[in-house]
Amino acid sequence: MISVREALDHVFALARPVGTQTVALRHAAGRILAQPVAATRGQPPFATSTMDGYAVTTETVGPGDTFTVVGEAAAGHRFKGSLKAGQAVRIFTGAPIPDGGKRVLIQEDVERNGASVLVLSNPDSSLYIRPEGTDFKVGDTLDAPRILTPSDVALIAAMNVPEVVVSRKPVVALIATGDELVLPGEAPGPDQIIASNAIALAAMVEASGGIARILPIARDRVESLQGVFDLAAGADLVMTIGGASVGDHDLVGQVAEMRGFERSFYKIAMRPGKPLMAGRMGDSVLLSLPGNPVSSIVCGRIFMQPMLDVMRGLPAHTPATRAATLANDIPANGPREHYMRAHDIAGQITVAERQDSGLLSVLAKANVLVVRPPHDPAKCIGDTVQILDF
Ligand SMILES: Nc1nc2c(c(=O)[nH]1)N[C@H]1C(S)=C(S)[C@@H](COP(=O)(O)OP(=O)(O)OC[C@H]3O[C@@H](n4cnc5c(N)ncnc54)[C@H](O)[C@@H]3O)O[C@H]1N2
Ligand code: MOO
Repeated sequence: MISVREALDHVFALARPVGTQTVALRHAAGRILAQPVAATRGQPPFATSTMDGYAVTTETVGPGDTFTVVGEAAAGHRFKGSLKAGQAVRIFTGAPIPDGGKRVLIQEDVERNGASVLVLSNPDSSLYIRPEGTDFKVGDTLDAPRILTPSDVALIAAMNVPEVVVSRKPVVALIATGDELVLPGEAPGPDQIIASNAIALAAMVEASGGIARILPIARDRVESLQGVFDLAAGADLVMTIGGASVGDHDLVGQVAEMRGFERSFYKIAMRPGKPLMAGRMGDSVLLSLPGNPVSSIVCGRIFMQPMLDVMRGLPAHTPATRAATLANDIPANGPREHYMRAHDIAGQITVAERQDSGLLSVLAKANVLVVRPPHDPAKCIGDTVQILDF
């Protein structure tokens, strides 16, 4: 058995960036920018007024000064002439500052009488001009890779760049295996249970920027698994669920080998998740998860999500842990790194009493995993533990 750290290194070595595509900016938020974007227009592209008022040629004005209004500048419509001393142009927020304009008197600070404006007492001292290129200049860049936020796409739009090159979404084929499984809503036979894992993993794939394809359930027969593997053709990542252990009906490894599977590892010192297996199968990566519901979802969090990040062109990163304080006692850990289901309330961590890897009701209540090294001694209330957001 290898450690979780070693298994992650194998996973990162298996994962290759899946390439790029060009998308309209409208569909770019949440995607990973694969190439830097350079502004084709500065912002603002000309000096603009930041207030409604009067543009004048002097920075300094005082109470009693008067100006003659010679025209108007609105957003989208500049004043065509040039401004001279003693003149003012009626100006609105966002309008280009006229040639010769040095400041904007806000309309609250003046009194208008016909073509004349009179400065009142205590005028505001700000100039109210946003100089050309204050936000960004032509050629300024937004670096890649980065996950594009709504603010990023606004910035790119303002740069007058209508489409961007992003990482392609990795396609993940999900194959649940087992004669005992039926889909939610179907009528289970007396010895059957409801398949719950693929639906969770599909949600995780989509939350991680991939495209999930849930394939039909493979039965515990070689031909059935072969048939469903055929349906996974073209996926960047194929994930099987169950059938990974050592029982007579655990056929995933056997069938994968018949299809040219090159194994990177099988079995890791992790709880839950011991029978995890990964390797290359043709043009895809195969990640075989244990069938226990908690095991498959925790392995999805620890291995699948970082793998999808690498496939999407992001740097390889180990899931980040942070320190927190225990709110209950926990027993000594065994030989595997344990990812314990727990609840974090304001930094106080209550570890669930029942840690059986079949208990979805416990998992659904957990918002963190407490990560414990192999042979970690027993810990008490108030001790520090490492946690992982979940
Ligand atoms: N003799 C040994 N037995 C087992 C070992 C071992 O080392 N020696 N390891 C145990 C551990 S740890 C795990 S984890 C499980 C994993 O086994 P498999 O990956 O082969 O999974 P299955 O046997 O197919 O299923 C386990 C459990 O999960 C249920 N299951 C399966 N798929 C789904 C699904 N899609 N949705 C919901 N539930 C699912 C299945 O019915 C079983 O109850 O092996 C231990 N055994
Ligand atoms: O490793 Mo299994 O996933 O403990 O239940």
